[in-house]
Amino acid sequence: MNEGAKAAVEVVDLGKTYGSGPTAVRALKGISLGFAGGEFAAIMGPSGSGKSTLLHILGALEEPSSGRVVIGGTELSGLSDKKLTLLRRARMGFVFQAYNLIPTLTSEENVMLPVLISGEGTAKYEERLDELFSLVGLGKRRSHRPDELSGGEQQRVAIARALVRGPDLILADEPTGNLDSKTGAGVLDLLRESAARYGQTVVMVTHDARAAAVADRVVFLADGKVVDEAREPDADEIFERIRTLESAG
Ligand SMILES: Nc1ncnc2c1ncn2[C@@H]1O[C@H](COP(=O)(O)OP(=O)(O)OP(=O)(O)O)[C@@H](O)[C@H]1O
Repeated sequence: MNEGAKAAVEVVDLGKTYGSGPTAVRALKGISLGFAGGEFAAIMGPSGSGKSTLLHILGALEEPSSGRVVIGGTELSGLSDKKLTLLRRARMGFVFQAYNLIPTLTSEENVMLPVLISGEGTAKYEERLDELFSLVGLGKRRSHRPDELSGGEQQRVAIARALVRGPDLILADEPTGNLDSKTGAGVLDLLRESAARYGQTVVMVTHDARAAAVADRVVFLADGKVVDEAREPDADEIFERIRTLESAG
């Protein structure tokens, strides 16, 4: 983030404890981070370090136990469920492992779902749809339903759906996990371009050092804390840092 730039997304002293008493798990132990508009950040760390928990809290899908989350100047704590739902719909795009595509709808209808839900007219999206389907390489699959698509193709439909309305914040959980390397590279390009060209903030959890190397910045978590950060690191450097963290755990 530029010096003095206002963070598009900010978390301050974030804590999350699951359960209570002797079986309580402290998944996050005081995380403070800011992500600027147009920044593409990767979150890495050993299994159980709190990556998904952080992503879910950023997406207002889970509440923190302590600390603050501010998205585009709006503090999430205290917002009603209805307001949180509206905020998610208006400003966030999710690329998660469970694609949550509607089985009875075609690819194109699935991608347009956020537009239909928003009540915005569909007309102005015609060009955007062409562009997205061509970017995710599914130009010939627009009228296919999810059960007629491979896992990787479904993943790409979910990505197009997350991007269609140009959300301020894109949250991605292992977005290349299911994809062959060529398609995975295409998805990373798409996320990178969303940040660089459209000023969207992208936060991506990944175990893949090569995927993280496409990001502007990599944040390393271990045991619920931020333990390291790197700007534009290459894959070898990321791989080394992760190996050190994993052997320390
Ligand atoms: N709903 C839950 N109830 C209880 N404990 C949970 C819950 N969700 C996560 N945890 C625990 O919180 C800790 C952090 O989990 P989290 O899923 O955020 O880690 P992660 O870094 O995403 O792991 P992975 O790389 O394996 O997906 C783990 O110890 C996990 O077991």
